[in-house]
Amino acid sequence: MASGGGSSDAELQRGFKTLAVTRPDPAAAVYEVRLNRPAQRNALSPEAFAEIPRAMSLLDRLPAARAVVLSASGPHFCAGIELGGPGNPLAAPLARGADPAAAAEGLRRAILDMQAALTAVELCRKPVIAAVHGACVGGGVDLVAACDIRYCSKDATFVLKEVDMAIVADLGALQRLPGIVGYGNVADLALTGRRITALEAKEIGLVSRVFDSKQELDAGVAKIAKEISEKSAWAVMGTKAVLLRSRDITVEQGLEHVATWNAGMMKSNDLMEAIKAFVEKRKPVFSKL
Ligand SMILES: CC/C=C\C=C\CC(=O)SCCNC(=O)CCNC(=O)[C@H](O)C(C)(C)COP(=O)(O)OP(=O)(O)OC[C@H]1O[C@@H](n2cnc3c(N)ncnc32)[C@H](O)[C@@H]1OP(=O)(O)O
Repeated sequence: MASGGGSSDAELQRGFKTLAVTRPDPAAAVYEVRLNRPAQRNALSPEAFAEIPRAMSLLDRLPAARAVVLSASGPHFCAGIELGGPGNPLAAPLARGADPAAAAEGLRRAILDMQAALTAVELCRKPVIAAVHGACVGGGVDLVAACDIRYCSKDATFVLKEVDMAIVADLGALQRLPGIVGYGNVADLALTGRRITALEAKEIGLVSRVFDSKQELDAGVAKIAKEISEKSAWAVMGTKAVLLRSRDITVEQGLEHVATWNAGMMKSNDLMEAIKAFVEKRKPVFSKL
């Protein structure tokens, strides 16, 4: 991949109000996107919905980013959509009440835009690892459902609260979670609106690992992200692309897709290097993006 669009660390730091986008360890090709409105418990405002896709798109194009960690500042991961006042992303379309059709179309557009903001996590070709601590509510669950890997600390809780807000969850949880935790578990969470602990989240497969504390979560996730970032970027991005595509098509179509993918990508220098390193009994050094 060419340096692609000229994204730089300076550009990444600049201009984000609801997120902190950083490269915590200069020796690792790992970037962190941190939800950064701790006083509001990282509730998702219209600004956050604008910044999340911008950050994901920048990291997608940034050669130095080979894995992304999605974390949060403060006592909780995310309090869901910002409720109340003009900060509610649906406030403006809801206020366009004079013509019900205009209000409905405005709401539909606003919901589609918010969905697209979270889908940007999936569209980022680099793997995105969610590191969840404290409460993860409503839209926060939609957000982590769009990540590739989910880890949490023991204090984490998860709740699909929309049913108790008298709405249908509409930002991806109902579409993405069945493939992650199974239909029955999503139906249980979405219809009851009950809060589950980290241990139950692990039991149903919502998270794949639980760390004892936030500190251990941060250290553990940084280590895993670094390990992923040191693998062949073509293999890592290809695995994400093939997994996501295979989720939405038949097994037969998925096998066809991966055959075509590998027919092109097996010409990579990284494969030759992996074989050479195996023969020479050393760690492979893969190409930069
Ligand atoms: C029209 C759109 C309709 C529905 C959309 C649904 C999608 C969803 O996301 S549903 C889920 C909505 N979210 C919630 O119901 C969560 C509400 N928050 C909480 O349950 C708690 O705040 C907490 C996350 C468990 C954290 O508890 P605690 O640490 O005790 O903090 P608090 O004192 O409750 O809050 C501190 C501060 O943050 C403000 N805040 C919290 N959540 C939100 C939010 N979602 N939107 C806006 N603001 C929020 C809270 O009001 C406090 O503000 P102060 O100014 O300090 O009072």
